[in-house]
Amino acid sequence: MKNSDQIPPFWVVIPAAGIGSRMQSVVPKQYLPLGRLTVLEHTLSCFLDHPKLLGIVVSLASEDNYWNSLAVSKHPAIQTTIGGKERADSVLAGLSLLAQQAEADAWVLVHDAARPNLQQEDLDKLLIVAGKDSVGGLLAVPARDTLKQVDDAGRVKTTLDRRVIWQALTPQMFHLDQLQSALEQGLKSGQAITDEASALELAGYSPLLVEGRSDNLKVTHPEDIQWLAPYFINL
Ligand SMILES: Nc1ccn([C@@H]2O[C@H](COP(=O)(O)OP(=O)(O)OP(=O)(O)O)[C@@H](O)[C@H]2O)c(=O)n1
Ligand SMILES: C[C@](O)(CO)[C@H](O)COP(=O)(O)O
Repeated sequence: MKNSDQIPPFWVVIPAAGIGSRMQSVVPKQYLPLGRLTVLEHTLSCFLDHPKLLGIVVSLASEDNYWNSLAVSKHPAIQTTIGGKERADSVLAGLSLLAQQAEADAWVLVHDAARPNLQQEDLDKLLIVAGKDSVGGLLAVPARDTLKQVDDAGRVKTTLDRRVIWQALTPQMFHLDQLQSALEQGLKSGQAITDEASALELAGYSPLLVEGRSDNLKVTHPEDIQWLAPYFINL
């Protein structure tokens, strides 16, 4: 790994407690096969060999019947906790467990269990660039297509200026104490908190956007597995 001295030590929280309703699969999408392993195993593999990893917390659904059957569930760097109703609740559950063992200002990366194609180059880029920032930041991709805002009738309300529109990915990297506090306040606000950065924004911070690969796809709909399959043929 190049520039390893520029990379700070970090913890990881993996929200993996979703039911994958949009996937319409019997098995929760994080446990669907992708090559020889499950989506979640591929997601974890990008972090587990990193020399600066301090540990991982995986937030699981209370009714999860799959995790313990995975060999990776025995990995010494991984702890688990029970997630919550929304993604943000599951992230907060992971942060609460970390708060009992990590430095208050430790760097924490939150990464969707459903994003198995994170590349080491993007992980290290985020760690180096956001790790030098006072607030932290997230991987994201600039909009490539023309973007339309829709009205209630399903017609174009306006065309957005795509020069200033980016699509948020994960990991999203923030200090443990700031992220935990921002999420707690954000959840109390009643506003939709669909990623960690939006909680920091609500708290008055402006996270840094770090350009990442557009193939860091989130498995959301059935076709997403097909898009990702070629990356995992022999893995
Ligand atoms: N209560 C929840 C909801 C989601 N997630 C996790 O957050 C990530 C991104 O969420 P999403 O893609 O929305 O997953 P699901 O909620 O499972 O999907 P859906 O919205 O289609 O039900 C996933 O890894 C999912 O497991 C979670 O840990 N806890
Ligand atoms: C966190 C995220 O992946 C950033 O794009 C996204 O907000 C998750 O949304 P989801 O509806 O919980 O999948």
